[in-house]
Amino acid sequence: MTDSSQASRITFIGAGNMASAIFGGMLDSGYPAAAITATSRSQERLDAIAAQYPVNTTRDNLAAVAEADVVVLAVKPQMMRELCLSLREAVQARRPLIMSVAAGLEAATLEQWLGGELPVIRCMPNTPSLVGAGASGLYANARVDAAQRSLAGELLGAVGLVEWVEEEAQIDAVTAVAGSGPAYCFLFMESLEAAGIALGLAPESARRLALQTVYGAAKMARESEFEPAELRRRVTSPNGTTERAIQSFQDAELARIVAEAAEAAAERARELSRELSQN
Ligand SMILES: NC(=O)C1=CN([C@@H]2O[C@H](COP(=O)(O)OP(=O)(O)OC[C@H]3O[C@@H](n4cnc5c(N)ncnc54)[C@H](O)[C@@H]3O)[C@@H](O)[C@H]2O)C=CC1
Ligand SMILES: O=C(O)[C@@H]1CCC=N1
Repeated sequence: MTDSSQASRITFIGAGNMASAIFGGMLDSGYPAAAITATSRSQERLDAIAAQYPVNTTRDNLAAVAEADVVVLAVKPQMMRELCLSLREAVQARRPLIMSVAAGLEAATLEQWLGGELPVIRCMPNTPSLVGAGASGLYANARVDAAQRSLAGELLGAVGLVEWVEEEAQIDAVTAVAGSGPAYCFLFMESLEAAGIALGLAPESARRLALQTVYGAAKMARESEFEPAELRRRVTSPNGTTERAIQSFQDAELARIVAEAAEAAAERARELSRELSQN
């Protein structure tokens, strides 16, 4: 990718699951470890990071920001205000690109907490980033330049698919579909496994079959020239078994159930934005 003397220096504040997934993916795709720094409040967590990844680690957020071209904020949304206020002077002295992965936190709120006039990119990744199969939505405020946009795309692109959105409100939709989406898929897997057990399969066998079926269907849908609806039709033999099951889903209005669940997630994201901006 980039040689280490040329590489943008990237600091991850809050070396948790999401941060380590992203820098792990960057390392795998050849980004120089010397250009990456991860911080945490917990020395134990930093020791675990250092044992697994060759990145720089420190508990000193300010020192890590003072050196950074990009600061990725990856703490819980509720911790963000306190963190940003503590970073304000260091950020204003350096003016790095700010990237945030926090759910529901608007770019303008972050910018304000950090002292104003900063390039900010809001990201909504998801946990399959941990296995390099993430799906992230990105929104850039007007101060982000083309090089910063491209670097942010490279960062999240190292752990999966990247979709840019033009309107910040669309990040709530990305959250509802992709950010929270893995949990919906896990719920479906749990239900399919339970159904298999109820039908007489051994539990371990039901789990393996359910997981492989969801994995296989997702892989096939991604690789196929046909859209999911056509692939579904191809499984559904006239008057066969699938037809009965699909009819049962449709009688229960699966599409409406999914739409309502996604709307509930998007509404919670909007609610979080309001709660967090009032702090
Ligand atoms: N889990 C998910 O599916 C998704 C999470 N996110 C967002 O990612 C962010 C992080 O989530 P996770 O990685 O799951 O959380 P996590 O709890 O694994 O990581 C957060 C880390 O931040 C550290 N930390 C807290 N305050 C700090 C401070 N002042 N300075 C330095 N480090 C500090 C904590 O010690 C912890 O290691 C959240 O804002 C969440 O909204 C975004 C998309 C999906
Ligand atoms: O549930 C949440 O609030 C976070 C954001 C998307 C996935 N997890």
